[in-house]
Amino acid sequence: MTPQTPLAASPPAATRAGAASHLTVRDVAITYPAHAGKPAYTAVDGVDLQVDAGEFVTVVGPSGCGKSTLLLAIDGLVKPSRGEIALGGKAVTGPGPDRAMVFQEFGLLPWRSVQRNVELGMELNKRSDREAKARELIRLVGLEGFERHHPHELSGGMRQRVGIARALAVDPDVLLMDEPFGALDAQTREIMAEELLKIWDQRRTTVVFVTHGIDESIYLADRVVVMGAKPGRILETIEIDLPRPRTPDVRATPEFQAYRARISALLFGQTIDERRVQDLS
Ligand SMILES: Nc1ncnc2c1ncn2[C@@H]1O[C@H](COP(=O)(O)OP(=O)(O)OP(=O)(O)O)[C@@H](O)[C@H]1O
Repeated sequence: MTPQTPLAASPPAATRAGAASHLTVRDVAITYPAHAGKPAYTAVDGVDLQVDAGEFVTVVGPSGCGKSTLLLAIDGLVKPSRGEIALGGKAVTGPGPDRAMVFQEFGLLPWRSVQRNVELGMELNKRSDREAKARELIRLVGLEGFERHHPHELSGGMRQRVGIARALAVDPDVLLMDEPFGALDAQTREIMAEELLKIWDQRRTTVVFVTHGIDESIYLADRVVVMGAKPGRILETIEIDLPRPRTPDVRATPEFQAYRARISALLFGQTIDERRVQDLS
């Protein structure tokens, strides 16, 4: 980043200790304009977030609190009505090859093979080594041997692996993931979380990952951003101090459970244990 830019001069307290901020969201508000007889709606307001290069940040919050809106704004598809978003010190003014989005619905082209779906972004960038690069990424996401398959011949988890490979193919500085495992069954979802961490461990791409799942948000993250609704805002950012590489048994540790209780308390105003006691009484 360029230290002389105004965004780089944001308060050091908002940055993780010892690391330069890579992605900066500063005092962002996003209002959807009135349309079709519906009034204007402020989806998020006063959002400040700084993400370091190589950091894995998850965003958790109730439905409608503006998680996707925030992600779309970082991607440059939605314009903030106030505030600034910058990547590497450069203001985000629209979509760019430095960011790639992975959606819940996979977004694959059904008529294209796995190989050709992964090549898609590289075609747009006119990369000449796209065939070899796509093969390498297909191997990375564990789909070697499925290059010629079409999306309808794959399971949900496999389709999402293709989506991840396709996003990584453009070598993004930031990978934006909007509930990428939301359409998968619980078991596949856990497997995919582990797979994603393995991929991230190898490439250390900066990730902003939106989820409804508290456990998923903790398991994956260096930091969890907890959002509240009406208007969408950040309630708290929680540093996750759990060892990496993470393995599923970490979920049973007291530390993990303490994070879960803290996030639940923020989201629901009370801890899961407190609610259990109330339910039983
Ligand atoms: N294009 C739009 N026009 C008007 N309002 C919108 C538009 N897109 C989203 N909204 C509203 O903005 C708010 C935030 O929506 P958003 O999809 O960002 O929330 P979310 O936290 O991602 O929700 P979910 O978890 O259910 O996906 C919602 O109240 C939604 O109705």
